[in-house]
Amino acid sequence: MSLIELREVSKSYGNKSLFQNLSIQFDPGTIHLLVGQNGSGKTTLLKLCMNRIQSDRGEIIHRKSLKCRYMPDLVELPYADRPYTFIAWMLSIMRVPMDLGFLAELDIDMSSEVANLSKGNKQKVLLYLSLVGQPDVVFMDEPFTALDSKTMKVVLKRIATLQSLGTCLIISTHEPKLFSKLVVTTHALD
Ligand SMILES: Nc1ncnc2c1ncn2[C@@H]1O[C@H](COP(=O)(O)OP(=O)(O)OP(=O)(O)O)[C@@H](O)[C@H]1O
Repeated sequence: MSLIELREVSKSYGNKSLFQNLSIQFDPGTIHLLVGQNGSGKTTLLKLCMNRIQSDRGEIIHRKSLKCRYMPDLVELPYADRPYTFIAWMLSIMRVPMDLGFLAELDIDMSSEVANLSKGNKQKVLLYLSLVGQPDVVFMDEPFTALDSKTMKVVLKRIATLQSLGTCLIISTHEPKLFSKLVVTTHALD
C-alpha cells in the first residue's frame, strides 16, 4: 500500500488553477522531486499532502499512523539555547533518539545560540531534525538553498540511506540536478 496517494486532486486559488485531476502514489523507498517555476504550486502540493489545506476536488489517502517530518523553506528559529540543547529538546518531544554520528557529519556551529546561527547552520539544524531516525515520510520545501557543497554531500548520502530503509521523501526544489546520483521521480508542476 502507498504511504500517501493523491487521486484526481484539483486545487485553485481564485482564478488560478494549480492542479487538475492530479494522481500520484507516494510509495516506501521513493524520492519525489516537485519542480516548477515560482508560484507553480510546489509548496501547495506539499501542504495538501500534509493535510494542512484542503483540495477542491479529489481524494488524498494516508496510510494509518504515518511518522512524518516537514522541513519548511522559510523559518525563524528564535531560540536562545545552543544547537545541541535545542536539538536534544526537539528530539525528546519527537521521541527520536539522538544520532551523534549524523550530527557530527553535519558539523553544525555549536558555539552560538540557535537564534544567532548563520542561515546555513540554521538549515543544518532543520535538516538534522527532518532526517534523523527513520521517518515514514519527509516533506522538504527548498531544503538546500544555504548549504555548502560538503554539507550537501552529507545530506544527499543521508537521503539515500533513508530511501534504502523505506522512507519516502517528497522534495520541492529548483535544483533537480543536485539529485542526479539518486533514483528519483520528478513531477513538473508548470
Ligand atoms: N493561501 C493562499 N491564498 C491565495 N493564494 C495562494 C495561497 N497560497 C498560495 N497561493 C498562490 O498559489 C500559487 C502557488 O503558490 P506556492 O507557494 O505553492 O508556489 P511554489 O511553486 O511553491 O513557489 P516558489 O517556487 O516561489 O516557492 C501562488 O500564485 C500563490 O500566490
